Amino acid sequence: MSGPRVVLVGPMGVGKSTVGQLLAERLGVAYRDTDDDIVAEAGRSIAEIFVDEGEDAFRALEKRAVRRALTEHEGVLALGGGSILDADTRDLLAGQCVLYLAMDVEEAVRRTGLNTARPLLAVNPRKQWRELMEARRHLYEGVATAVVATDGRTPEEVSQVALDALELKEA
Ligand SMILES: Nc1ncnc2c1ncn2[C@@H]1O[C@H](COP(=O)(O)OP(=O)(O)OP(=O)(O)O)[C@@H](O)[C@H]1O
Ligand SMILES: O=C(O)C1=C[C@@H](O)[C@@H](O)[C@H](O)C1
Ligand SMILES: [Mg+2]
Repeated sequence: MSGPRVVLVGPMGVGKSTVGQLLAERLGVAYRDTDDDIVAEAGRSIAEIFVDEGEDAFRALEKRAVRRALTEHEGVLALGGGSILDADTRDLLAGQCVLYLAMDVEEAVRRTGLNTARPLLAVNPRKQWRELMEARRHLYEGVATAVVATDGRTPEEVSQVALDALELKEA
């Protein structure tokens, strides 16, 4: 089946961009991120889209961006943290090489802090993150070919564990 070499899923701040770019380098392919595609197309930040149009409108843009990237991109692709909420998107991920990057709540708070660029974590990030993960954990696990815990590992270590888990060879 054609499609990206690796699709990265996981919650905000888990390291999809950092590890995704490392994996792309090591595999000798390009890196792409659907959040960046949405921002480029809309000409606004994700926080602005949430505020101006609401989450539902953002999810509609996201669904389209993910479908397009899964068709067009053959390298490493990071999906927005909430893209797996959509059942059609989860169907599209069946048969793809999907890496779920995981972490616990304390690590999440350390990494994302109070960064307002992530609108879903803008208020009480620890509680918000727990609730998001309760709703999403099984969805991430359901689409995953492999799950890699990122806690206590450097991005380089995470990328090595991921290559091993997915049985991918470096370029
Ligand atoms: N394995 C790691 N150990 C420690 N810090 C990390 C690790 N991976 C990423 N980070 C740091 O955590 C923060 C979030 O990483 P990154 O932006 O790659 O996550 P993301 O999943 O792409 O988040 P987003 O939801 O914004 O797309 C960054 O400051 C990054 O440097
Ligand atoms: O987990 C989420 O719902 C989100 C994650 C980010 O990647 C962005 O797509 C946006 O901030 C929403
Ligand atoms: Mg990212």
